[in-house]
Amino acid sequence: MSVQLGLLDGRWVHAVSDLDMDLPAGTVTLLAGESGCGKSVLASALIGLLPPTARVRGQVGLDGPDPLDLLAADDDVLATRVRGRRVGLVPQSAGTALTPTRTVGALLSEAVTTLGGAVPAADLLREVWLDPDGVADLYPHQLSGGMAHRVLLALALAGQPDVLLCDEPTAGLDPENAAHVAGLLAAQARTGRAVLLISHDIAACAPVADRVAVMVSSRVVEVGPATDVLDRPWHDYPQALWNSLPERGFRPVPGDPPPLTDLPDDCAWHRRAGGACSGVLTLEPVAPDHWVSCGRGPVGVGC
Ligand SMILES: Nc1ncnc2c1ncn2[C@@H]1O[C@H](COP(=O)(O)OP(=O)(O)OP(=O)(O)O)[C@@H](O)[C@H]1O
Ligand code: NI
Repeated sequence: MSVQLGLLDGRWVHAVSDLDMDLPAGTVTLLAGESGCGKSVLASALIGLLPPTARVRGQVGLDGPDPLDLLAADDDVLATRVRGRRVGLVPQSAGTALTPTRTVGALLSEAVTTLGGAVPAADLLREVWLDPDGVADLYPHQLSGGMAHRVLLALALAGQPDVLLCDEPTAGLDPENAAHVAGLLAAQARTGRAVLLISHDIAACAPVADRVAVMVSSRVVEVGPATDVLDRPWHDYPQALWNSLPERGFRPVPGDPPPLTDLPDDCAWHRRAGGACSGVLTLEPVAPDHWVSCGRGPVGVGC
């Protein structure tokens, strides 16, 4: 799949380029990458919420008893059969996603009714480790950050979706609450859902990730088993990204990302950072369930 977004001046933002990966049921896939590389646009494409200015190419297959190509589905199909029902979204900001004048209980009950969900609002709250007696009557402004993120997750679960897309679900939370929310997402994967966890909060999210995908300048350059990609990445961008984390040395990622309106046809990362590039921009298998583009071998080994 490729996604380009049109700008008023006629230029195109190349937000997602030649994406080719799976989100297996029953697993948490952590998607990491620096700000602006295209992670949220990717999630919007998966839930059929791209802006009207978007130009998309390719296909996104949703498996199951009622298989569907999300990119080919029309708005009516997306609205009545996909969004919330088969693909749920935990949005980035609790502040803008929760209607301020409705209680948590009312918001959840409405979502369950609209989506024809089988699980009552109180049980959804219990599923995200909130006590319905204490929380259902609260208004969004009365929730702590951690509670608000859990309410967003409960809302995303109202239609019992097969796929759960979570955009920075631990943003603004302290480490304990962040780990708590990450644990909830892992619990959802264990019920059989495919969870895509978009996050900069590697410390909180890595422990629950089964797989890790790393994106730079609109391209996923490596995807594979979490421990391999986190500890022994083959591609030098994931290594540079991990090295930039406070807990892993705080060394800045070299160079500046090129504007997505002006990406080169060849590898934007190796142009920016230097180093040898194999020139192969598609993901190639290097080990079971481990895919790498233009990388040069397990960079972390021996370090
Ligand atoms: N509606 C839009 N029209 C034009 N460009 C857009 C639109 N939405 C996003 N973009 C651009 O697409 C690119 C990717 O944005 P995206 O939000 O996906 O990044 P991200 O990786 O999620 O960043 P962050 O980690 O900061 O959330 C950015 O250059 C952004 O400015
Ligand atoms: Ni390269």
